[in-house]
Amino acid sequence: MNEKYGELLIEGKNIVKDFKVSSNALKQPMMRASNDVSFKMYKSRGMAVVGESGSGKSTIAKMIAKMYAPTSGEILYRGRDIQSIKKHSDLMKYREGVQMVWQDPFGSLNPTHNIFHHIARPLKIHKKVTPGNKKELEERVYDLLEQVGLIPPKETAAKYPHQLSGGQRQRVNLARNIAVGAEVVLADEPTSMLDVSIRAGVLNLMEEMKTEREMSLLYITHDIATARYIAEDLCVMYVGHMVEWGDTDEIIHRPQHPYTKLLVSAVPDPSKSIHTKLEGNNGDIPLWTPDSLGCPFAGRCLHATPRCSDELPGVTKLADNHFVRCHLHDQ
Ligand SMILES: Nc1ncnc2c1ncn2[C@@H]1O[C@H](COP(=O)(O)OP(=O)(O)OP(=O)(O)O)[C@@H](O)[C@H]1O
Repeated sequence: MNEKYGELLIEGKNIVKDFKVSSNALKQPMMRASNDVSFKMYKSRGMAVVGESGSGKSTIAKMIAKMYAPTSGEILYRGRDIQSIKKHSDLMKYREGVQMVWQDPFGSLNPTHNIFHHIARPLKIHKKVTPGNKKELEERVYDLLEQVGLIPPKETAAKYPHQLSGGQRQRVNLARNIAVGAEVVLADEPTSMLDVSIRAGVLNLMEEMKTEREMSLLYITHDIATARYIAEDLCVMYVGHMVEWGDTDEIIHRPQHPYTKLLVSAVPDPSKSIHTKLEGNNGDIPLWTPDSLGCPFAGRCLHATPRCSDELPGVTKLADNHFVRCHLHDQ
């Protein structure tokens, strides 16, 4: 991923994130959920993060959202380390610019308030409308609902979250991102709880937000097929490590890491995803700790050599926008 892609909004630099897993000092007290993770997110461009459960996808989004601080490394927003953002007004600005969309669209909405309230609130908090101007607020809310395909907007605004379908609720969440003028949207499996029949509509809307509103999109998914549809860049994660990343089509058509090959071959049918542990491997998913050595995939890799268990592979550049971490490629 390089500068030719335009305006750089978010940059992750060698991010490490350790979590405490046990208070028992005799046990290994920490696990490493992210290890040396680096990426760049550009305006009007999507980056999909793909991997099995527990690979560290959500941890990356939560660090960008400032819900967790990295143990080491940096996350820059327009060149500024987000850990240095502390002043209330700066934090508000950051939260305005960088927004999260969750897997469960119902969980992000308050069942006791109608849809009007849900859109009006961020508009008021982030001062996107003139205080006290009810007419302007109403027009803005209805306009936003229309923009995300919730029509007729007046009727939708009067409804409560339980009166909408999952897809409609996710559209309300996306309308809130648009309302505050987000330039980065972090979407953590935004369609996995929706009926298959309505997923495409929500993905289309996110694609529009990316292209027409020039948002930068982080799209976390188990589903490599939808990654291809919505994101130019793809990052394949395994046990907290980026194992292969770069151009989405290139990686899907010519996967180079044994784990990516397994992922791609496991999804011959684009309508299937990889929610479960993959078949056809020969080992367990390891618990990674700060003391772990080698390649995290070594125990499952059919090509592993003794070196793979001892030494974490470095990064090999295969093409302008295609990178892999694998000893098969670094000789
Ligand atoms: N707050 C936390 N405290 C301790 N461990 C955590 C915490 N958050 C995440 N982890 C651990 O970090 C690892 C990565 O979790 P993460 O949720 O980022 O994975 P994921 O790839 O998003 O998984 P899923 O697809 O199931 O959401 C897991 O082993 C998880 O148990």
